[in-house]
Amino acid sequence: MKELKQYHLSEYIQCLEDSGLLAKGAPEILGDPLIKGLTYNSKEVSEGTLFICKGAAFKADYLREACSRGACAYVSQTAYDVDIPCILVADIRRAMPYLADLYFCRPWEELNLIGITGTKGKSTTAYYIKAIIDDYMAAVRGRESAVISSIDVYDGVVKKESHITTPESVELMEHFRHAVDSGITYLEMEVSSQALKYDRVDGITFDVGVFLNISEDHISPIEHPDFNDYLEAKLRIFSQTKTACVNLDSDEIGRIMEAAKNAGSVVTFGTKPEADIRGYGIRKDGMDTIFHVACDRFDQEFILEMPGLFNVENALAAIAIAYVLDIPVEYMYSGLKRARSSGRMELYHSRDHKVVAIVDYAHNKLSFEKLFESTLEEYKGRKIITIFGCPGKKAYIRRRDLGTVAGKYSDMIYLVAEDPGEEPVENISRDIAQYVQAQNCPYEMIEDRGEAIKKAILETKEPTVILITGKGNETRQKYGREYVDCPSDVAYTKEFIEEYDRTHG
Ligand SMILES: CC(=O)N[C@H]1[C@@H](OP(=O)(O)OP(=O)(O)OC[C@H]2O[C@@H](n3ccc(=O)[nH]c3=O)[C@H](O)[C@@H]2O)O[C@H](CO)[C@@H](O)[C@@H]1O[C@H](C)C(=O)N[C@@H](C)C(=O)N[C@H](CCC(=O)O)C(=O)O
Ligand SMILES: Nc1ncnc2c1ncn2[C@@H]1O[C@H](COP(=O)(O)OP(=O)(O)OP(=O)(O)O)[C@@H](O)[C@H]1O
Repeated sequence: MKELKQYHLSEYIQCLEDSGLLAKGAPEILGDPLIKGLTYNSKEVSEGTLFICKGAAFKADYLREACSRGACAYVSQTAYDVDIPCILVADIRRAMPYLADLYFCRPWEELNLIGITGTKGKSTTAYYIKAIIDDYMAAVRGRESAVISSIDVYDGVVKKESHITTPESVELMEHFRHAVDSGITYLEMEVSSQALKYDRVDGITFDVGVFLNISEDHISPIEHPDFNDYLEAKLRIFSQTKTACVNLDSDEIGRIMEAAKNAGSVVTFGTKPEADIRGYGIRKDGMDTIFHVACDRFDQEFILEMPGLFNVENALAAIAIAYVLDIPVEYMYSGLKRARSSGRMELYHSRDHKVVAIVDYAHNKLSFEKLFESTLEEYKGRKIITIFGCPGKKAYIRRRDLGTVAGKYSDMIYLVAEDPGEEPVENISRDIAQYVQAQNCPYEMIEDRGEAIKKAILETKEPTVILITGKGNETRQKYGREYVDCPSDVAYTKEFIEEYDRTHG
C-alpha cells in the first residue's frame, strides 16, 4: 500500500470550518499535530489519532480510553473534561465523512463509483454489474472490480463477509482507498436508506446512481418512522449522482423521477415502452430465463441462468449501468449469463428431482410476493413448503405481510428463528402464525432452522419446492445482543439433500 499523505489537525479544523460544521469557530490548539489515525472506536486508537465521539451508546469512558491510548484531539458534539483539544461540531454524523474524506485523500474521485439503492435487488444487481465489469476488465487486462454489499466486501485488500449493508463513512473511505491503491478502477456498492439518512455516504459523488424499486419496509422505531421518511432517505441518492438509472416499473415513479432531476442526467430502464433500456419478451427456457433488451445501441437477447423471474429487473438495472459506463454489449451478455448472487435464489435438488430447495434472501413483502409469483410460474404443479421467520423488535409489519403472502401460496409453513435478538422466538412466530392461519395454511413452529430444513427435505413424498428464505448464506443469528455463529441455510440444505439421496437410493 502507498503511504497516505498525512494532514495536520489545523487542516482538519479548516475542512470542518469550510463545510460549515464547526460549532463555535476554530478552537485554539497548542502545537499542530500530524494526524496519524482516525477512528470512532476507542479500541482502535493509537498514538496521534484523531478520535471521533459518536453514537447513541457513546460513553465518556471511551474518550478517556482513547486519550490513554494516545489520541491527540477529539471531534465531538459535546465537550468533555479531558486534556486533549476538543473540536466541537454541530452534527457529528455530518462531520464524520468530511474527516474521513480528508484522511483517506478523496479516494472516490479516482474510482468509477456505482451506488445502488432500492428496497429489493441491491445485492443481486451489484453482483450482476460486477460480473459484467469483470468480464470487460478481463478482456482489457484491468483489475476486477471492488464491491461493497450486504453479502460481502472486496476492495483489493480486504475480502470478508458483511455485517452491514453500507459501512460508516470512515470504513467506506478506507475501502475506497484500498481499491484505488490496488489499481482497481470500478467499485459497485449498495446504498441503504439508513446510510443515506445517517450521512454515511455524504460528500461522495456516484458516477452512476441506481434506483431499483420501493416498497414498505424498514419502518420501526430504530429505522424509519414511516414510509415517507424511508422513501425520502432513498431519494437523497440523486443529489450526489452524475447519471441516475431509474426503474420506470417502480412504485412511486412520479416522485422518483422528480427527485432524479437532482442528478446530472437520467437513463431509464424497465418494461415500459418509453424506457431507454427496454426489456421485453421475458420467458422461461428450462431453468434459464430469456429476455430481450432494446435501446439506441442494440436490440439483443440475454440469458439469466439464475432462477427468479424478478431477477430480470436487476439484470435490466445492470445493463443500464453498463450502458452508462460504455461497456460493450458482449460483456453485458456474458456477465449476466454467468452471474450469481450468494444466498439469493440458490437452487438445490435431490437426485430423483422430487425435492427442489431454493435458498433465498426474501424477507419483506415485495420480495415475498415476487418470490411466490415466480415460483408458481417456474415450478408449476409442485407442492410449496416455506421456511421463514421475522427479526425481533423491528420491521413489525413484516410479520403480517410475510405471514399473509406465504400463507396464501404455501401448502405448509415452518416458522423458525430469524435474528430474534431480544424477543422470544415463540412471540415472533405466534405473531406471524395468526396471519398464516387466516389464509388457512397449516404451519408448525420449529425454532431451529436446521431442524425445519431437515424435516421439510426428508419428509418429501411428492414433487415439492421448498423455499428457505431470509438468511441466505449468512452464518450468524442475532440472539439477545449477540451474534451467534451457526451453519448457513445453504449448508443445511446441502447436508439434508445428501441425506435424502442416501436414504432414497
Ligand atoms: C448498534 C446500532 O444500533 N447502531 C446504529 C447507531 O449507531 P451509533 O453510532 O449510535 O452506534 P452506537 O453503538 O450507539 O455507538 C457507540 C459508539 O461508541 C464507540 N465505542 C464503543 C465501545 C468501545 O469500547 N469504544 C467505543 O469507542 C463505538 O465505536 C461507537 O462509535 O446509529 C446509527 C445512525 O444514527 C445507525 O446507523 C447504527 O445502525 C447500526 C449500524 C445498524 O445495524 N443499523 C441497521 C438498521 C442498518 O443500518 N441497516 C442498513 C440496512 C437496512 C436498510 O436497507 O436501510 C445497513 O446499511 O446495514
Ligand atoms: N428486483 C427485485 N424485486 C423484488 N424482489 C427481489 C428483486 N431482486 C431480488 N429480490 C428478492 O429479494 C431478496 C433479496 O435480494 P437482494 O439481496 O438482491 O436485495 P437487497 O436489496 O440487497 O436486500 P437487503 O436490503 O435485504 O439486503 C432475493 O433473495 C429475492 O427474493
